[in-house]
Amino acid sequence: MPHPETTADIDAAALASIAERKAALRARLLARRRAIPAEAAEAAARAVRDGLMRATMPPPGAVVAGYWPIRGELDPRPSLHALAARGHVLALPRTPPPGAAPRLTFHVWDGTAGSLAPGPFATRHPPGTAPAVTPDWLLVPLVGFDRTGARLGYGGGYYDRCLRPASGGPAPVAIGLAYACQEVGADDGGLPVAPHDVRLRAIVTERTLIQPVAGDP
Ligand SMILES: Nc1nc2c(c(=O)[nH]1)N(C=O)[C@@H](CNc1ccc(C(=O)N[C@@H](CCC(=O)O)C(=O)O)cc1)CN2
Ligand SMILES: Nc1ncnc2c1ncn2[C@@H]1O[C@H](COP(=O)(O)OP(=O)(O)OP(=O)(O)O)[C@@H](O)[C@H]1O
Repeated sequence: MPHPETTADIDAAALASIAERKAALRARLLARRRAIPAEAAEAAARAVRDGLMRATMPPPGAVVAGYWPIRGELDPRPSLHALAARGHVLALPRTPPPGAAPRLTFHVWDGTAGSLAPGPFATRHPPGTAPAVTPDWLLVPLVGFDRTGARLGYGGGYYDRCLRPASGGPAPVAIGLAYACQEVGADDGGLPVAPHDVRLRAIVTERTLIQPVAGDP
């Protein structure tokens, strides 16, 4: 039998090609984000807050997790402060040390910078003593996104893992926050999607609210 090819071989090759395309897109999209001037970034963070508050509200009592912005990410703090003012409990992820399993845990956050400790990869996170919570809603940082709700992060697979909880509990509602320039258009072929990738319920940018239709490929 010449060149027997198993399904596993084909899958491995396809996965490698997806990872390669993601890496190339990541470099392009990160460069675009780095070029955004500070005032434009601040205005965008406020516009995202306004868009989020107008269009997609978590149900009363929902615990909402955000992130502490790094590497020029869209600043979610105006959004998080507005949600706290509406009575939502806020949470932030704690990042495990490099080399440990890439599992995020979420802990209550009082919304102040002073209560945070330095974490891996220049993140800041609540101390391990902060009460752990299971967020109902997650505001997710993005390197890139497309109109189907596919997302691209730094490549660690951290968010993909927590958007699909292993425990069988309900998955959190994931809302991506991003600059409009982080969109990968259909003319670029959209974002490559691997089987582990979990789609976003909505993406809020300074220009638009994108709500992919459930069931879209
Ligand atoms: N603001 C924010 N917080 C977050 C994330 C995030 O994407 N953004 N995470 C999302 O997962 C988790 C932390 N995971 C991260 C994984 C990689 C890198 C990163 O910058 N990687 C660099 C290498 C940095 C280094 O090695 O020192 C890179 O990929 O080039 C950052 C955060 C939880 N907290
Ligand atoms: N649920 C999962 N189970 C097993 N492996 C996973 C899972 N999610 C992601 N991975 C692995 O993690 C690696 C990075 O995935 P990917 O490139 O999609 O990360 P990302 O979405 O860019 O990053 P992040 O989720 O940290 O923002 C891949 O090698 C992938 O195989």
